[in-house]
Formats: sequence, C-alpha cells, structure tokens
Amino acid sequence: MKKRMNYISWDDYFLGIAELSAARSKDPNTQVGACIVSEENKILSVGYNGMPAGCNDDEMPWGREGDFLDTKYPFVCHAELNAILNSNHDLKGSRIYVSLFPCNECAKAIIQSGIKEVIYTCDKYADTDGTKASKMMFKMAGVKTRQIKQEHFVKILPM
Ligand SMILES: O=c1ccn([C@H]2C[C@H](O)[C@@H](COP(=O)(O)O)O2)c(=O)[nH]1
Ligand SMILES: [Zn+2]
Repeated sequence: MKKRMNYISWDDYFLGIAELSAARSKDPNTQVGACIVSEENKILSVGYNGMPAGCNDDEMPWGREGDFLDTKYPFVCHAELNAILNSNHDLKGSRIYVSLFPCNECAKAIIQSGIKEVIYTCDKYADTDGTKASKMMFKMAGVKTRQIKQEHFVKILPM
C-alpha cells in the first residue's frame, strides 16, 4: 500500500494552528493568532490577542471607539508579541504564521527577535500607515512576507 497523498502542507498546517489559536481570543471584533516555527518545522510558540496576564478580561474594555482609555487599544497584547514572549527558544531564522498582517509594533518585535519570514492570510489594514510602516521595516530588515489566501487552507475558526 502507498502512503496517503492528500495530507496538508506545512504552510496549511501552521496557518491552521494560527487560526485555531485566534479562536481563543476574546476580542469581539478581530481575533488574531500566531504560530512561530523553526527551520526544521518544529513549533516554537503560539499566541493570540488578549489582555495581559493578571488583567481580568471581563473587566477590561473591548470597544474600539470613545476615549482611548475606554477602548481595548492601550491594553490588548497582540498575538505576535504574545507568541514571541511565550517562547523559551531562540527565534533566529524562524518564521511566523499569522492570521492578520502584523502592525508596526509587532513588526519591530518580529525583526528584533530574528524571525526571518512572515506568512499571513488577512491584510485588512493594508491601507493604514501602521501596516505601511511594517512593510517598510520588513523590506529594509530583509524579513520576507508571503500571503496565503484563506481558501487555500482548511478554515478551522467557527463561523
Ligand atoms: O499586529 C497585530 C495587530 C492587531 N492585533 C489585534 C489587536 C486587537 O485586539 C485586534 C484589532 O482590533 P480591531 O478592532 O480590528 O481594530 O487585533 C494583533 O493581535 N496583532
Ligand atoms: Zn501588533
């Protein structure tokens, strides 16, 4: 008997894990997941966007509008940063799979931690200055970026 042939690719596998991680997010508007992988295709870390440890996410604001301190923005820890901080490994030469293209703050953390490739699905904030800054920095720092359209991998998130 021959081996099974319709197994999923490494990219689909790790993006699927990033999507599954996103399903843990309490953010009512945008759930983001990240999965960091070594050159040997070993998972080094995962993360999703959420409130910092010790900050009760039932008491924190989750809105997008109003006074800055009444929104989630100053508080929520981004998926990529959580994945980087959750890791006990050297991330040099690794790649990160993310469900949303990284913001400029995450881009800085990705570059500084030595991650060499960003594979992403959604780029819904492509027109924002933050995303433009991320793309500028990735280009200058030699971090490759590659988009994989969602229809190309198994969608795990509940609809
Ligand atoms: O690089 C990023 C950018 C954003 N996030 C998180 C932060 C927030 O929880 C949401 C964005 O919320 P919107 O309502 O779409 O503004 O995504 C992240 O984890 N990583
Ligand atoms: Zn970010």
